[in-house]
Amino acid sequence: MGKKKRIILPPDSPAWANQTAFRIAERSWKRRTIPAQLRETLLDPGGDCTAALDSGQLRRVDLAEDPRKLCRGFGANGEAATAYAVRDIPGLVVIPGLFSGPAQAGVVRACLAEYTAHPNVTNLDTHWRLPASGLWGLYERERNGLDVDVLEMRHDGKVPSVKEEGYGDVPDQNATDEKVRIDPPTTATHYLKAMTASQALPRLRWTSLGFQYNWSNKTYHLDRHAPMPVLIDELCGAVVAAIANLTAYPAEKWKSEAGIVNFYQLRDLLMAHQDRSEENSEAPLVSFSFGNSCIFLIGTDSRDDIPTPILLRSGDVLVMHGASRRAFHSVPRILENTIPEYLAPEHIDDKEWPPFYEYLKDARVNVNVRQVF
Ligand SMILES: O=C(O)CCC(=O)C(=O)O
Ligand SMILES: [Fe+2]
Repeated sequence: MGKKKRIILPPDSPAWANQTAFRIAERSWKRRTIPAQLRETLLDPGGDCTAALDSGQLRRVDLAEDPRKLCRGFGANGEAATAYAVRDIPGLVVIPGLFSGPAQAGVVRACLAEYTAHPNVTNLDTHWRLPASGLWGLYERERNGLDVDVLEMRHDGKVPSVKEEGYGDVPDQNATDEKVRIDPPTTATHYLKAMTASQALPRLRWTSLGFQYNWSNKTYHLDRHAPMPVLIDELCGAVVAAIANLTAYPAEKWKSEAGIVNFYQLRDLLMAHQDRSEENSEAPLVSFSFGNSCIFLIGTDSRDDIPTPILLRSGDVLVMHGASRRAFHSVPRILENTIPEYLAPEHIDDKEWPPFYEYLKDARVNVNVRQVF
């Protein structure tokens, strides 16, 4: 099969008509080669951001306390935590590099090996019979040549639709800049009746923590509640307390009630959406990034406003509160080969880490936690 020719739309192309400002930005950022002009507009709080500080696009803000002092789970890091506010996105706070390497490894391990187990529900559970202990144990056994169990499809012969399996996104039929596969990338294999754990792992898209999320009607299952992992709760509590001076949301009121762990393969993207399923919009939303960096776009509560592009790196923490809590945001692009060198197995003193690293080097893991009520 011949490779699809890439067509880059000129800025004055009529094909841009009827596209929202957000959609245009998303399309531009998801290109494999990001034009230099666009790249210059990227805010990089975890890298060189002197120009953005000089222009006032980013502003250093004081934290009430260093979150690492409030929770050991972030790991020991030499420098004091720095936090930034983004001029055009009121209420957005980025604390880059808050996690140490070993602490990042600990959270990623838990996301893959623990949080995908029963009673947490993953995207795979909809159509595949997973063991109650989750996918990872099965994957490791297969990886170590012990046995190859197959996961069976729940509904014999029923072909799941993309919408059911994924984030609720549909493939972008009109993508003209490049053929980008949207979640899940391997639709053809849904026709399989069974698959092995190593086939299933790249198809893992999300797992839910706390109140389980119903993707079809975008509400929480109040009768289905998995315990919020203690580690995640402690990390979030520390972040909320550390930024209480900025949000005016007291740490005592915070409850980590629901969370989503997003697993992105390099070609995955998460399209523009607002997180509106939570009754409580006063409480901040806390989000952690691990693995490869991504382009994170965030705008206002209208798709007609041009979003601000932010580079999120492994170990960064992002908080959405105030106006930004209900703003449209998306992840149009995961940047390949951007996993930090310090996460390589030789730098992590954990003999169980290599298979997790192998997974993470072609992935991004995001944990985001909300208070629902
Ligand atoms: O992956 C991210 O950084 C964002 C995820 C997100 O927006 C969501 O799960 O609602
Ligand atoms: Fe979101």
